[in-house]
Amino acid sequence: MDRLGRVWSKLSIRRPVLATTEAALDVDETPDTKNEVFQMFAGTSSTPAGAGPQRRKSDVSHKRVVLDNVQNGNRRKSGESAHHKARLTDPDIIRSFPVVDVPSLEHAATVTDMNVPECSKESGEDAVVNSPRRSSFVDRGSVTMDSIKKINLEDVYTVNKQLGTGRFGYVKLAEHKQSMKKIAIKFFPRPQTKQADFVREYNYSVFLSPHQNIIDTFEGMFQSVNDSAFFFVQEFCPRASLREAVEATNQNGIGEANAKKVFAAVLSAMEFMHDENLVHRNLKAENILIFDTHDFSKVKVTDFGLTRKVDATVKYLEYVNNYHAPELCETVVNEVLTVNRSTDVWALGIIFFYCMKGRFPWQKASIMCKAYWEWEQWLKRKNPTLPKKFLPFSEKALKLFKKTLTPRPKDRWTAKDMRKCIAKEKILKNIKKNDIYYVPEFSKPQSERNVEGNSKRSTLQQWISTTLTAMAEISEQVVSARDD
Ligand SMILES: Nc1ncnc2c1ncn2[C@@H]1O[C@H](COP(=O)(O)OP(=O)(O)OP(=O)(O)O)[C@@H](O)[C@H]1O
Repeated sequence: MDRLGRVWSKLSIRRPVLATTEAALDVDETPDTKNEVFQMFAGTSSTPAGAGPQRRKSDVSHKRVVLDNVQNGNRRKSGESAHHKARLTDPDIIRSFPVVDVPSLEHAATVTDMNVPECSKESGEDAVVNSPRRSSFVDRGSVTMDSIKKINLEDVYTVNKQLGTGRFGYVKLAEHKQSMKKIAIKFFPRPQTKQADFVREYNYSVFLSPHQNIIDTFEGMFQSVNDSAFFFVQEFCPRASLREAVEATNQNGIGEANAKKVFAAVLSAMEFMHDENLVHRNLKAENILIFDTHDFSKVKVTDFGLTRKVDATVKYLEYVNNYHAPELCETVVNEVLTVNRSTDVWALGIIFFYCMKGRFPWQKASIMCKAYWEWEQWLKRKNPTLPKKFLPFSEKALKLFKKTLTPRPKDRWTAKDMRKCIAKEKILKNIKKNDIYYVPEFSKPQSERNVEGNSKRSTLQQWISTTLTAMAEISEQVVSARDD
């Protein structure tokens, strides 16, 4: 079994879907027989469920997505297969379809097939854009061979408030009319969004969905009837992004125990992606969704719009943000870059600092930024004084920062190294009471919020009253001395 095969066996799922993804164009991992594919999804996988740290989600919806992808691939290459028919008639599998299911969309008023371009080339951000229209289905390079369906959104969903917005689109909360389940719809406005970019993001999102710390994406690519947007459907995160969770702590950070929980989840997802030769390229607190802000027990990574294969070449189109590694900060727009896991590792280091301290270590990883320059000077031993903001961290945590926030990409740790370090080691020098029993500010009643701020205020008040008392005593003594 090859290395990737082992990863998939850890997930207790085989990886036939890879045969149709960008990530595996060079590897033919299609199961030997169609029967194997069918057995696998009927629950006869050789690896026991739950094995390994990256246990596969039990959510049956993934079976459906992956199964459909595999079978669509087979079917569309070789006509309607016996196993496709078997799937449609197998009661267990049919029962396993979630209620929020794409087939319901077939009932939409208008459903029109759209061509899907090939999205297998990785020679640049624009490489896929101008590929000619092909037949209705993609040959290779896409998880799904499905077409984009035109639907009347209002027929199927009640669209509610906006959940978030980004550079590429916006996410809205919606209710699936038939099942009354809440879901999130990610919209990509047209004509700004190229069809190839939309298809690629959808494919990566579906492909990565089986991991328990990656957002679930439901099957189906859609386009609104008025041609205003492409969209796909994801599970809804009812709480907050990590950004909101950290911002709500008034720059205190979410505490060591919670940061460890968040990181165990995020690193597991990143290890999975990196083992599949994929780089997220847009890791940031906004793209980490917290499903339970009280105990941080369910955390998922989202937004695979910039995800690319390792070693792919892409044009740099970004604006610099807090999470960018120095090599990206030095890059000029349109410069060609080679995609590397180490940029994700840098971003993970920044996110870890942000979770612990409630603020970023620097605005930009450039020596023009004093805070970064000080860190780099210390790393290079040009200045023996550790920047003050790193003082609370333990030796092991400092090692983690040295090995992730290091300017040379080759010197950076892997996600796996980070996971091991964070799982075993203590992060802060002294355990603060707040770390153990930390309750995020936004989940407390208004009256109890900002306890730390209150205690700081009361300390200040004590200091002022002591000083005033002392001054009053001194002035009394001065007056009585003068009277004498
Ligand atoms: N499934 C979801 N449930 C709830 N909120 C979500 C969900 N998906 C995304 N969001 C919110 O919407 C915001 C934007 O989503 P997303 O990052 O996918 O958009 P984007 O246009 O790709 O953004 P970016 O500029 O980071 O590339 C997220 O930061 C998050 O707060």
